[in-house]
Amino acid sequence: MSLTLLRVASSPNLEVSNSNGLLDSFGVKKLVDSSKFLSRDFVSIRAKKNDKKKSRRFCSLSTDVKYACVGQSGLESSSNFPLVSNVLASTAVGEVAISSEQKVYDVVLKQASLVKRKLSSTGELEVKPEIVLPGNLSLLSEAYDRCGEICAEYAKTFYLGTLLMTPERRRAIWAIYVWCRRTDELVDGPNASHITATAMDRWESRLDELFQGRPFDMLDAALSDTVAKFPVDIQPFKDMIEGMRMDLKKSRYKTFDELYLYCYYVAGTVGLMSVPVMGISTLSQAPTESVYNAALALGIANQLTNILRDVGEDARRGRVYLPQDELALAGLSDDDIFAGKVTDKWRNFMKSQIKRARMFFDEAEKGVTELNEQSRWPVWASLLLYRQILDEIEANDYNNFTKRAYVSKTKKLLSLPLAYARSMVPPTRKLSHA
Ligand SMILES: CC(C)=CCC/C(C)=C/CC/C(C)=C/CC/C(C)=C/[C@@H]1[C@@H](COP(=O)(O)OP(=O)(O)O)[C@]1(C)CC/C=C(\C)CC/C=C(\C)CCC=C(C)C
Repeated sequence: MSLTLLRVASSPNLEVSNSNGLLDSFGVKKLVDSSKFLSRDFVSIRAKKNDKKKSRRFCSLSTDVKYACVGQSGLESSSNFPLVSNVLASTAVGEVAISSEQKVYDVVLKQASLVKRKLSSTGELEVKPEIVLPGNLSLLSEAYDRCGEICAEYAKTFYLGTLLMTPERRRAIWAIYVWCRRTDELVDGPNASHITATAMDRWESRLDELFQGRPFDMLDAALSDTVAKFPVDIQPFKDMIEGMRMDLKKSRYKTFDELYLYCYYVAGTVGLMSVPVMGISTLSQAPTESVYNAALALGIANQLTNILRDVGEDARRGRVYLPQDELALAGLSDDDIFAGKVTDKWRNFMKSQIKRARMFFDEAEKGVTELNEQSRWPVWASLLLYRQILDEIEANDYNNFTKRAYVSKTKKLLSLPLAYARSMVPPTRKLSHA
């Protein structure tokens, strides 16, 4: 989504903090009594100017799609590109290395089967009713309201889109949104320099606890309730934390396979977390895995777009989120990126990267229609808005070193009715053979 785009205006960053400072919230205090974790001011999220960071029929994007676009002239030039087998790549010592895509696909299958199991036992995804304990209900709804407020503040259009969803779904999406944003803030927020591996481990323990019904604070309590009600697996959440760990350690990506894994960790995971809540249309006849693949593809497409938009900004932080082997193949190196000159080599390289990102968007589009009707609009809106950033990079003549590609408010507003029209299209029914 453009989380930014959906913010419509350029958005501030969030800092996860509590009254005792950021690190306390991950560390020393382990569990707190319920009145404390639900207290509104125990954890606050405050705004700050954003420092932007950043399927074989598998993720339905086959190796061909992932790699074929990276030659000089597009699809036909895959032969001069280092093709990493999607399925299994043999290493020099004869061991079998599993590609990132395969690793990710295993998570997709697990998440899809979780939802399928639920569906086959109940017919429809049944949302468990709230456990009503005197006093707790209002605290829980306060926790969800706070998540909604945060969402409204930082992703306004997206927030408006969630209002079309049922109250249970909308609140659950807010809770997931807030957890993702707080996780991202650990490595991308103002306190990022204080974040250690131990702090990340503590954040992960907190996640384990909240999945077991023992939330640490009020925002965790909302997510704890969400994961108890919807068939959401913990793996994508853990994987997002893994992606943030990766971001702390790594500033270069040798191949697209490595970059793909990073994109899955920090963004593809969001798709996998969201689908069980958004729901799949009762009219959909698509295999559940294919909907998850599309969700994964949207996360990857968004992250690739984010990376392409922020090349200059990331370089100024010493980071290059571009496959080193593809840069070399295009006759480019880190030095060219730090120099920030738009040359023909750079333009050609960017063309191939944009083409790949668009392929992931195309793949994602196939799945949006399969979602529950009330969930489609925010997803279409986010897809159309973020996708347009790629057009803007082109319009800037590929100068992503000193110009930030952004979609104007007018274009954003014009996209919203289009997103609405697309969200009205029902899933295509399979032709029945008499
Ligand atoms: C409707 C909708 C889009 C729902 C998702 C709501 C949700 C839970 C969002 C959480 C996003 C978040 C805070 C992620 C943390 C990591 C991160 C920052 C990822 C980057 C997002 C852009 O964020 P940022 O604010 O930094 O952007 P700007 O720099 O300001 O532009 C990412 C690039 C990726 C976010 C990934 C998604 C939103 C995945 C969306 C996929 C789905 C909702 C699945 C849809 C289903 C089908 C079948 C297609």
